[in-house]
Amino acid sequence: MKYSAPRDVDTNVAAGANDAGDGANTNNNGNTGADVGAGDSASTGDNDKVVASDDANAGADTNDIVVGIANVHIDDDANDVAKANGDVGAGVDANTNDCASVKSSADVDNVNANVSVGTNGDTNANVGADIEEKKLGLPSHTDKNLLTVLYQYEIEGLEVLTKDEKWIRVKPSHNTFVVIAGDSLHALMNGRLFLPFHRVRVTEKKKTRYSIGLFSTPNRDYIIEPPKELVDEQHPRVFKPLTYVDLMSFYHTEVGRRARSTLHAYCAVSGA
Ligand SMILES: O=C(O)CCC(=O)C(=O)O
Ligand SMILES: [Fe+2]
Repeated sequence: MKYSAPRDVDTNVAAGANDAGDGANTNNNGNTGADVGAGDSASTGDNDKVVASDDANAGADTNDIVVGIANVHIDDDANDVAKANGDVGAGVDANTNDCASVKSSADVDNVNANVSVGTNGDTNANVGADIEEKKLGLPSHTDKNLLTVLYQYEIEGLEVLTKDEKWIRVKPSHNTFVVIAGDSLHALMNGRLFLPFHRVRVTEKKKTRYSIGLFSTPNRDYIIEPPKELVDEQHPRVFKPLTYVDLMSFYHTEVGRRARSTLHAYCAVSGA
């Protein structure tokens, strides 16, 4: 999400371009959103049904928990209410049954306290620091939080890198949300949930693109480490324990910003 700088920031710089994935919590990516607060829910609509499709998961390893991104389609005449309430268990359950054991862990139930919502508007101009970046609304990145729910309003731009390294463009649709796993959830799942790189590339020259994001983040002091059920001989520990706050602090260092993957640069177990 991006793109128009917040009112108090130099408008020639895309404030969001280097701060992707922070959500509104850090308030430095141009989001105009506010924290919804612990335990709050953002319903996607009354009496709507959420259907997760796995189109974006081509090439996923079936031994792992595969779904790092889902298209969530709201079907007007169904009865389930979809909640994007930042509950890790709920978010993961929607994607795969493999996570039932994870949900049963008391620790995991406590991960999440904050859900923030951001809205963004963007024109195609003045985005990014160099020419290549100008073609992009937002460079390739992973979100740092747990789960992001994205909605594009009419103008497309969101692209997601699949496991077989192909960029797919997500078409906006009035009843489709995209759910993206972030670094924190990837670490919590011991790397067994696909962590999708994504970017925004705005090609529409004349119109402003708007998107809205719902960012769930872990409690600031919560130590993110996988439940024992997700660590075994075939799946050794991939990341050292971390907190979201420390990950974000690292991200704001020069090394952190340069790293292709903030999470891996910060706390990957060597040799894993
Ligand atoms: O605007 C979008 O569709 C995506 C934004 C995004 O990736 C982010 O804010 O992290
Ligand atoms: Fe993102």
